[in-house]
Amino acid sequence: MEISVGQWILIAVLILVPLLYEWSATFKYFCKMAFYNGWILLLAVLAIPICAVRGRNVENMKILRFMLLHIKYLYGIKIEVRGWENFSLKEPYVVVSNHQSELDLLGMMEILPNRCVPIAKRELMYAGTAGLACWLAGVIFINRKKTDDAISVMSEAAQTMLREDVRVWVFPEGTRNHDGSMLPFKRGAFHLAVQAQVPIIPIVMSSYKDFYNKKDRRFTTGKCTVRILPKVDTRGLGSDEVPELTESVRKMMLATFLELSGEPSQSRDACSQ
Ligand SMILES: CCCCCCCCCCCCCC(=O)SCCNC(=O)CCNC(=O)[C@H](O)C(C)(C)COP(=O)(O)OP(=O)(O)OC[C@H]1O[C@@H](n2cnc3c(N)ncnc32)[C@H](O)[C@@H]1OP(=O)(O)O
Ligand SMILES: CCCCCCCC/C=C\CCCCCCCC(=O)OC[C@@H](O)COP(=O)(O)O
Repeated sequence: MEISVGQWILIAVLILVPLLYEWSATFKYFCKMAFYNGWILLLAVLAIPICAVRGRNVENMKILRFMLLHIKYLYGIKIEVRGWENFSLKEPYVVVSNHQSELDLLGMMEILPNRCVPIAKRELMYAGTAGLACWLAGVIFINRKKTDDAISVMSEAAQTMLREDVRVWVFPEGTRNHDGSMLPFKRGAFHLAVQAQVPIIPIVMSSYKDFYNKKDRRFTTGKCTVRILPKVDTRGLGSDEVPELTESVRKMMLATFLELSGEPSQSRDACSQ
């Protein structure tokens, strides 16, 4: 039997790819990240028709959540959750959490309460099937390039929260922060909570440094602790108090982040001054 050139190439690829995967941490990193995005796009294909039955509805978030929950097992990431009791509020609230990477989706889905939707950058709406699935699940999209638009979407969200009993999840750093600390917080989430007069629930995900580093292109298995902190009341507060509220929540989250990540406090806070 003759082996054609195409078949030789296929054989070479089948041998080389696994070898490279084991030998090169960088190659492994890119494979794992590509699979992560590809797998989510594929899962979204399954989620879309199921979600479409209800139309755009926050209840669809449950479907996305259950579809994504298994990914941590594929990647050997153990997620430990502390503070579940702090989520036992009946009323709407604003969740604020730190944002290290797209892997935050795993921690988010681990604990996402019912009727809770994230605020996301508008670009995500155009991320193919994932964008459509997000839209169907009621994700709130903001245009970060147009402050006025973003603020008016958030003000509308304050009314929706109360009218439709919806919780909102915001990443107040406003962008992914890969360098193992916490950026200064933007104030949108805190204005939102004050406008709706609902509590804030801070969430802290410990540093991924032991298993994931974008700069070093390293992605192994590991453990992450997610801590749900006690609610912070905003009743009676007005927009003048938002800067102070923002700072006090950030301070509390940073202290928890350093504690969970086994870092000495203060030393990593280059951004708080
Ligand atoms: C199966 C398939 C599944 C697919 C996956 C599903 C899951 C998807 C998960 C997706 C996860 C995706 C995750 C993601 O995509 S994360 C990226 C998107 N998220 C964010 O950016 C959220 C955080 N950003 C903010 O809160 C910003 O403040 C906003 C965006 C609102 C404006 O930012 P901008 O940079 O333009 O301006 P600024 O912050 O300098 O603010 C300017 C001034 O305005 C004031 N101000 C702000 N807000 C309000 C307000 N509401 N009412 C009244 N005033 C307000 C503010 O205090 C300031 O005034 P002053 O204080 O300086 O005087
Ligand atoms: C046909 C078009 C195909 C487009 C392919 C796009 C591939 C994307 C595939 C799957 C999306 C995975 C969903 C991951 C959700 C996490 C989102 C995320 O972490 O967004 C980053 C945002 O918080 C801050 O953005 P920047 O750090 O400021 O940037």
